[in-house]
Amino acid sequence: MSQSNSQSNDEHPELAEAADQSVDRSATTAASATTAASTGSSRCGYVAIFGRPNVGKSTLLNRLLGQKLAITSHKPQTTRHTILGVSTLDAGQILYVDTPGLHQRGGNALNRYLNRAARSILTDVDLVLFVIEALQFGDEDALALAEIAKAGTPAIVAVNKTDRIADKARLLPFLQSLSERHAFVSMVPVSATKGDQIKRLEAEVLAALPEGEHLFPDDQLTDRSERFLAAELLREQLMQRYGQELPYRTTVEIESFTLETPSRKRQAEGPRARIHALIWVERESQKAIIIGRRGEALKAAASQARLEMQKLFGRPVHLEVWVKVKDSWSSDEAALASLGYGEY
Ligand SMILES: Nc1nc2c(ncn2[C@@H]2O[C@H](COP(=O)(O)OP(=O)(O)OP(=O)(O)O)[C@@H](O)[C@H]2O)c(=O)[nH]1
Repeated sequence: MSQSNSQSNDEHPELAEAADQSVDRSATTAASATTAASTGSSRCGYVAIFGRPNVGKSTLLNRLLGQKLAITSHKPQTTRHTILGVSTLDAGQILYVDTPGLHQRGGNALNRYLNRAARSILTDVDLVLFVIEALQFGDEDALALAEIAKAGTPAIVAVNKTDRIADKARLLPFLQSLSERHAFVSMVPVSATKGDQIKRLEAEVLAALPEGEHLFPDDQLTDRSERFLAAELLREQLMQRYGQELPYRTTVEIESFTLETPSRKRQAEGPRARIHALIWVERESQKAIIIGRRGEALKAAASQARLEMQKLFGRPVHLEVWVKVKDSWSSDEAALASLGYGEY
């Protein structure tokens, strides 16, 4: 899988100004990134993208990579697995780890797993990219920040969704109060959907990483297999298309993933991926909803997932999807383990 780094619309002078006025250290760190680039020394390190559910962590990761890797939806807790995104730049390599949003209510086995997964990453990385929403800092953000402080890992805060703020001057007192909560390395207001200030954030992140050689080949985008990504892209469709609760009661398993040698006529397209996927639900009634009248709902979800897979893998995909009932998988630790949610 190859990667193209393209970011757009990075010009937003008011945001840059807001960040400049509130954080002195950012100027120093950005300057040292430039120095690293000009002296030819390379930086490399792991960065955990961390925060409460739904702040835009996965959207920000995709924007930083210049390519869609992590799945997103407007529903909280879309991300269930940590995923590594490799960004190779002239001045170094940034290894982003997208984490599940830290959830306030421990709740069932899946929630407990997600919280453990998110927390355990914090001590293993060189830097935390703490994501919050502009002008909002609630109990769940405070909980996430407390975890960062406990881990003692340096943190940059990305103040996301600034496109929603008409009067950017309102960001200044917000950034001021943030700086009083924690000694962040720097604070950068961004819009992950619009791409505002992404280059600046990237420079800050790179500057905060240790010097070191690239750990991954320059054209590698992730450490996850196409098989894993296929399951995620199908799950994204479930998150985006079905009612509030249903997607949380489902999981996706890839039963088989094979590469077929193309016929002579289709040789130019390269090998085709033949994927057989199972959607696990907890009840017959949920199965009926997922499938929809005359199978139309499932057909629409599967064909969109197939298109997304073709785009990410850069090869033709044949996808077959089946829905099966498995009793209460989300509250049973053993069932979770059998579906690939490992222990943390
Ligand atoms: N307006 C606006 N919306 C955004 C921005 N970034 C993300 N969003 C939206 O916020 C919602 C959540 O985005 P995700 O990237 O899935 O959030 P997440 O933090 O990864 O969520 P979890 O998986 O719950 O941890 C989606 O509907 C995004 O389109 C932004 O910069 N501006």
